[in-house]
Amino acid sequence: MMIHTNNYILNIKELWDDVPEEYLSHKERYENAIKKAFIVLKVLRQLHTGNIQITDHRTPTNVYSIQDGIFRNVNPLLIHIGLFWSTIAAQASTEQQAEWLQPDSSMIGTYVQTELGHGSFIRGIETTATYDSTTDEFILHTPRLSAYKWWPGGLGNTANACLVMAQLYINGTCHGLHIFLAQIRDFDTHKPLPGIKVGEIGPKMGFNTADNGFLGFDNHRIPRTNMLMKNVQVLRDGTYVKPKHDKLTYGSMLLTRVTLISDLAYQLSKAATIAVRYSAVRRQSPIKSNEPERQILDFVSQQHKLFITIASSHVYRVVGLWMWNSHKRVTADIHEGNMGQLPELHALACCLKAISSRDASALVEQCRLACGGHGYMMASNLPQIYAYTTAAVTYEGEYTVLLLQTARYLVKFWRLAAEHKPLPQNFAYFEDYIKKNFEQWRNSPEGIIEGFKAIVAGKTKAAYDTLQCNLRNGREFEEAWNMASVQLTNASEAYARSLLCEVFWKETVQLSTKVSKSLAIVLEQLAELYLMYWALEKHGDLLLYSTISRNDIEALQSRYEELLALIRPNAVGLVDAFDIRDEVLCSTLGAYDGRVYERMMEEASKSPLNEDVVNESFHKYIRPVTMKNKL
Ligand SMILES: CCCCCCCC/C=C\CCCCCCCCCCCCCCCC(=O)SCCNC(=O)CCNC(=O)[C@H](O)C(C)(C)COP(=O)(O)OP(=O)(O)OC[C@H]1O[C@@H](n2cnc3c(N)ncnc32)[C@H](O)[C@@H]1OP(=O)(O)O
Ligand SMILES: Cc1cc2nc3c(=O)[nH]c(=O)nc-3n(C[C@H](O)[C@H](O)[C@H](O)COP(=O)(O)OP(=O)(O)OC[C@H]3O[C@@H](n4cnc5c(N)ncnc54)[C@H](O)[C@@H]3O)c2cc1C
Repeated sequence: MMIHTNNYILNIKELWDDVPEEYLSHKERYENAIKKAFIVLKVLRQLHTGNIQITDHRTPTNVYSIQDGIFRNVNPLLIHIGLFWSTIAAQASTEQQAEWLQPDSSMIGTYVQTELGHGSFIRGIETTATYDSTTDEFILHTPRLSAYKWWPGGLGNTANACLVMAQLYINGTCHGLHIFLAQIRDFDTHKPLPGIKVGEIGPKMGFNTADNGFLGFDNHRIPRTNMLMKNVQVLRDGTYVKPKHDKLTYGSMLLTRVTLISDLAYQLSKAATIAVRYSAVRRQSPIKSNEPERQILDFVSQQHKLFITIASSHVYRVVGLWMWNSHKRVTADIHEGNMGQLPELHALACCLKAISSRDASALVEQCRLACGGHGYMMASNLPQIYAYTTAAVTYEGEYTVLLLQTARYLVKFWRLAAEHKPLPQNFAYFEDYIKKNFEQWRNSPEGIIEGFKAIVAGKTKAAYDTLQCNLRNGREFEEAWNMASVQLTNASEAYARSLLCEVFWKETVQLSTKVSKSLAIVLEQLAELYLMYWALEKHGDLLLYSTISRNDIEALQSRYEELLALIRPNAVGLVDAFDIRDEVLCSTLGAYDGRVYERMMEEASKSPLNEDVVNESFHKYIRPVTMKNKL
């Protein structure tokens, strides 16, 4: 069967709610979401087997975006699709993949790593997998309360299998963290298997349809062949065959961090679409007293809040793709046994995931505030987008923890520079900074990129010097590192910003040669706006570490304001170009037709509190008090 993805999915009636999900209970929300998830899964399976084929240009990523409209929250199968299958595909041996990656598999899985007691410091994970050579099995065990798995999406009710991260023990020796496939519920009855304690963790700020769960094992046995064995093996006699790199087990986290950058770009494009369209409809006060009230989008301060969101969505889309291609390249190298590029990829993924999630949640919140009171309504969809986006600052590697990973990488190169040892080309600017080879400031995108590199060098130097000073004062390295950690995270943040500026500008300039002249002008304006915005935000750092002057900063400010005015006529066109359907945007404020007030009234009429003209609580609670006082 040939289908048009959007029309096909949009026409499946059971996927669309009559009652807004905010009015459902926690349990009803989940049940509604799981019903939809399995309708979608069926479609995906048909796509996979070729029983149905897409006739439009949409890819699975576009199909993924439609799910935002279907669920308004999170698909309970997100981790099953996004992490469970991808981890098996990346870390299971060929034989294991042949057995487990069947399109008609009964397994609904999740990725089970975090515990009540440990999330960031995964070496501290307490779940054990002990090899029993007499039966050729691993025994999974949760030794204490803090070792209970806690958080995995879909674990609460949906999953019947999972990939568990546990400490591997063979003959009393701990070999560290490894991944094991464990069935946790009966495929037919869905009852937890003996020795499994599983449940859901309760309501959260967002992600409420994701049935995040807890899990404990009481000496639960699984076959030896259920350890993921592509990179590392345990043989029948208990021999441990080491991986080529001891962090290959962390590969799924790396991949998800890379993928997330693009997902956050998409969340930003939704928020920008809502806030810009609303700002074109909303009128509030004249600018000159004798004029009619103006669209709030004409207020320059409003443009300042919104155009950076449009630009940032483009930045993260471009950088997300750039990282995706790097990941593909490095993975191919790893297959050939070459691990050389892995540390760099990890360092980039860590700081870019951290900064993209922090930027995205701050900018979504900025869009909400830019919509005034109406942005606070759930029907604007901005609160839900915020709750979804801010979670990404924490999951898949907490913000500070990831920045500190990148700092290790920066400090290594600073040490080389300080010791006058050869540096890779992309860190040659460290040497320039040490030799005080400062370029004359240029008020141009290229000049700003150089300026940001000087900030990275200056901040890495400051952190490194503090670290050395702490060491000289007799501190042990880890303690000295902790004492310097504020400066270390600052250096990482600056590094991420310099990468974002450089990659975005270079890719935009390249793209501009391939599109029409008028489009190229707009794309370059957006890229320049992004660089100017951050140069102004960080002007204090530029004054500290680059050759910028006060006059240069004033000129930057003027150019920035000029760019706001240049982008204004194209603002609505730019968000329309994100091409997000109303059914996906789910917003009274952001719909394409601009019927904001009509839609708000229509949504309000769905409130159960409007079902009765006089709510029964009046007779029960209000009247007895108010009438008694009157008597
Ligand atoms: C209609 C519907 C249709 C649906 C259609 C679907 C189709 C889909 C198609 C497309 C989809 C596209 C969109 C996808 C969008 C995705 C959205 C995803 C939403 C996700 C939802 C939520 C998921 C959340 C999951 C989780 O949170 S899982 C748990 C994550 N946990 C963490 O991240 C823990 C963080 N901690 C750590 O990573 C580690 O503890 C640590 C901090 C790295 C430290 O580790 P450790 O203690 O072992 O390290 P050290 O001994 O200190 O050594 C450090 C050295 O190791 C190096 N290192 C560390 N990690 C790595 C690594 N990963 N790779 C390489 N090297 C690594 C490090 O560099 C150090 O090296 P050194 O040389 O400096 O020593
Ligand atoms: C919505 C959501 C979905 C999730 N889904 C999954 C899932 O599917 N599977 C799964 O396994 N997990 C999942 N998680 C768990 C998630 O990965 C962890 O919450 C995350 O890795 C952070 O760990 P933590 O909660 O232990 O925070 P902590 O590490 O306890 O962090 C608390 C604070 O301590 C600070 N801190 C911790 N260590 C250091 C350090 N070394 N140096 C400096 N500061 C430090 C942090 O910066 C932070 O400020 C999910 C979480 C959320 C919120």
